[in-house]
Amino acid sequence: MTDRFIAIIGGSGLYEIDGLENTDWVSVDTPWGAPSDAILTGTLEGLKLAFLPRHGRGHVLDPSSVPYRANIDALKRLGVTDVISMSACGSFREEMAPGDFVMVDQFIDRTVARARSFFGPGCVAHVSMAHPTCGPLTDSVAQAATQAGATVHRGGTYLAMEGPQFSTLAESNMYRDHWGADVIGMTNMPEAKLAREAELCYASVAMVTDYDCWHPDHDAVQVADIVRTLTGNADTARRTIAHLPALLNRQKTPCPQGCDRALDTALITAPDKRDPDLIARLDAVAGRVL
Ligand SMILES: CSC[C@H]1O[C@H](OP(=O)(O)O)[C@H](O)[C@@H]1O
Ligand SMILES: Nc1ncnc2[nH]cnc12
Repeated sequence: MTDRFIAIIGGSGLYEIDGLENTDWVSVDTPWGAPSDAILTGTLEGLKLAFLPRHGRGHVLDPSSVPYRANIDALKRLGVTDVISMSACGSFREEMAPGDFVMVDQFIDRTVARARSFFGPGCVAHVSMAHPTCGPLTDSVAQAATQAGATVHRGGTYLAMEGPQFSTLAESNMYRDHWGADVIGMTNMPEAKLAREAELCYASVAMVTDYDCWHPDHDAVQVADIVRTLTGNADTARRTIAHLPALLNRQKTPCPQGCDRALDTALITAPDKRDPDLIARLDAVAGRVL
């Protein structure tokens, strides 16, 4: 049985967490380049935890420049088994108000300028993204967030846009009225796809900061408004993390949803046709099946 090892990927406003014991900032090299920053590792009441600031400390990386593959590879390489993404987002629903937490269970991927797979020519794989987040992990995080005092919405569709500009009013209306999106952000894709390829359980907490630009009673979103709401959201996020040890087993048992076996049915390239260089790069992500 392996140890459970939880990674938090902190989004805008969440650049560090406190309360960990035996801490170390670890620099990890990956075949996909350097991650967004060093990774903070430690334990919380005996639960192994890692923390990675998605945009780097000081928020130096825009959403298109985040090295998503290096981030997920580095976490997998460290032995992480579960990833909890905590992100700022805009809301398309009146009832999902600034300050609320939405437990994402679906995505619409509108990103266009990012490397979105570890696989490719020389080793082709097609994982299922039908259920892109891990249900059991999401349940535990939702419980922790509720205990932390957050208003939690169970289930929501996150539209991932390229950015860095915010949406036009026409786009905002289309995503909300016709596409069924509940929240919008710029980072959860391809992160969730890569986590699935790396056979990591992935949960996403979308922390609402604004109503984007569709709401007739609210001004169109601006960074300054987001930052104001982010401070409170980041405090609730830290309290949520503090509740996790009481809710999560220390041992990693097989994921009931099969996140940890996603590659069992995904590889299609004949073994004798595989590219040795790519296979070497896939050592951490897909070593279990290669
Ligand atoms: C600072 S507002 C826009 C920025 O915030 C969100 O980042 P993250 O998902 O990492 O919290 C959003 O996706 C944009 O990147
Ligand atoms: N309205 C919005 N659109 C895209 N990303 C966001 N992050 C926070 N608010 C956002």
